[in-house]
Amino acid sequence: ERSRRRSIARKIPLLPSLPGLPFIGNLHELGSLRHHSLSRLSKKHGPLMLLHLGSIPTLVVSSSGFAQEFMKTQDVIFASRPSLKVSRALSYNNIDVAFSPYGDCWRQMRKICMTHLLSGKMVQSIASVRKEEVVGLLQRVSDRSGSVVCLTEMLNELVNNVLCRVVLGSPLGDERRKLISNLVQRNSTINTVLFIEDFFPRFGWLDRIFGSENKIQSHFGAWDVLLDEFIEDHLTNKSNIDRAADRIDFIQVLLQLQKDPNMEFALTKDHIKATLLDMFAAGIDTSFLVLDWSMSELIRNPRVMKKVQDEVRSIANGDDLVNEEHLQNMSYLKAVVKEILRLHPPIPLLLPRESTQDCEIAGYRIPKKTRVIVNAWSIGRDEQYWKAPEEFNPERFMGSSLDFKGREFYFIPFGAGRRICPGMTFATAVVELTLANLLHRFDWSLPKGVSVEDMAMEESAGLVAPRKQKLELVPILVNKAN
Ligand code: HEM
Repeated sequence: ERSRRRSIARKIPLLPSLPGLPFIGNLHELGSLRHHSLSRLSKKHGPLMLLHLGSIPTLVVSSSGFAQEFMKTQDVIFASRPSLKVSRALSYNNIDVAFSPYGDCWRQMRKICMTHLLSGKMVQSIASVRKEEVVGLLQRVSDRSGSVVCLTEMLNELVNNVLCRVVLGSPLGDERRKLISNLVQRNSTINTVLFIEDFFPRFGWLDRIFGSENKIQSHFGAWDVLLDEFIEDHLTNKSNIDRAADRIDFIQVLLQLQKDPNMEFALTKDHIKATLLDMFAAGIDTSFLVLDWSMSELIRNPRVMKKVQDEVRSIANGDDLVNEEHLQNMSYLKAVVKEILRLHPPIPLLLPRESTQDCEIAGYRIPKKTRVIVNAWSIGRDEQYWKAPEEFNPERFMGSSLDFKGREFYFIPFGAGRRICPGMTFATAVVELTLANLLHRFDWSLPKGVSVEDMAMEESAGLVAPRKQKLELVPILVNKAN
């Protein structure tokens, strides 16, 4: 192995980096919507670019072919994550799933996610939670039938409620729910720096953006107190709201695994808290954004709206609620969700990867500890694979087996390879059920005086790509529940 590496080092040239400015390298070229500016840069410099973001060499991948090279052919070398101050602060020193380096800790935590928390079986077993929360949402929207509702907030609340109930086994009071929602939003703001962090120590940007490092610590402290309380409530069983006896929840599963002698290493309370924080942080913003963008695109595209409503209403065929069995046959609805994930991938640059050894790609030597960013947003709009890529056209997925499970590298909203999102099934179950029911029960229009042309579709900057403007629509109740 060592001699292989030596021979790579001897013979193969390094990938030339893009010219940059002293100290900051290419940071000035990033802009606030990084997936857009990196996409523009790649049109000029090609699908594999070596940038220097501050002093960190960062490879930016913008083609399906190279994505496959990094996330399949050489996935094992690029399956680690950089260790960043921000991620360390929010993941109990990288002992969670999302930020832990490739190794034993990640393997065990990932296994816990895949086989216990986010497995197909678990997703099925919480069908009643999804249903109850969707019914709650439909009721809240019904109460406002004919008037303007802030759908963005309602959708956020729905996904937040589902996550809280699945994690804790019981609904949360208003105060704690709001706290979680605020903490999750603040996580996203803080994570904005994931790709450029090393720059901060020198120029104090961290302080300028967030006030001070102490603020990150106190933000993390607020999470820590809350998660401690949740676990304590469980242990002393004094959760203030009834927990259905037949319903398992994440905290319970994790506390049980603590006693499991087959674990490769003992789960500490910090491992449990880090995992719970991951679930809240990774699960809420992402799934709710798919719903928010779906409703936005559907309002802008009445043809698609009518077609998907026709499908949903004919399959639900007079039933009050669309259920998960109905969803199986809603191929157009599923195509709508895929098209949203293509045009608006919630995490447009995925999560950063880092190489754990030297390797060779495209005739160049890629040294160990190179950071890699994959621009899934740009790849989803590559004309080589997508006809009229800017158009919202769910038909492109009809009659095709193309899905988002990381097999086709021109469509990777959930990433691919060893680090692919373990929450895919969990997320799509919530998204499809909610969307189908909103379309089944209501007709939707823009507020009076607002035209489709007035609708702002900009994104705001961050690790995730939410709408810049909240989505306000008018629901009209059409299918009354009996
Ligand atoms: C539509 C919704 C979602 C999208 C688009 C999404 C997308 C992603 C992406 C792009 C990654 C990084 C993959 C990579 O590095 O290749 C990721 C990782 C992850 N996601 Fe999701 N996600 C979603 C929902 C969820 C949900 C609901 C959960 C859990 C409740 C979740 C938990 C995670 C975790 C734990 C990781 C880290 C995996 C690892 O590093 O091994 N995600 N997700």
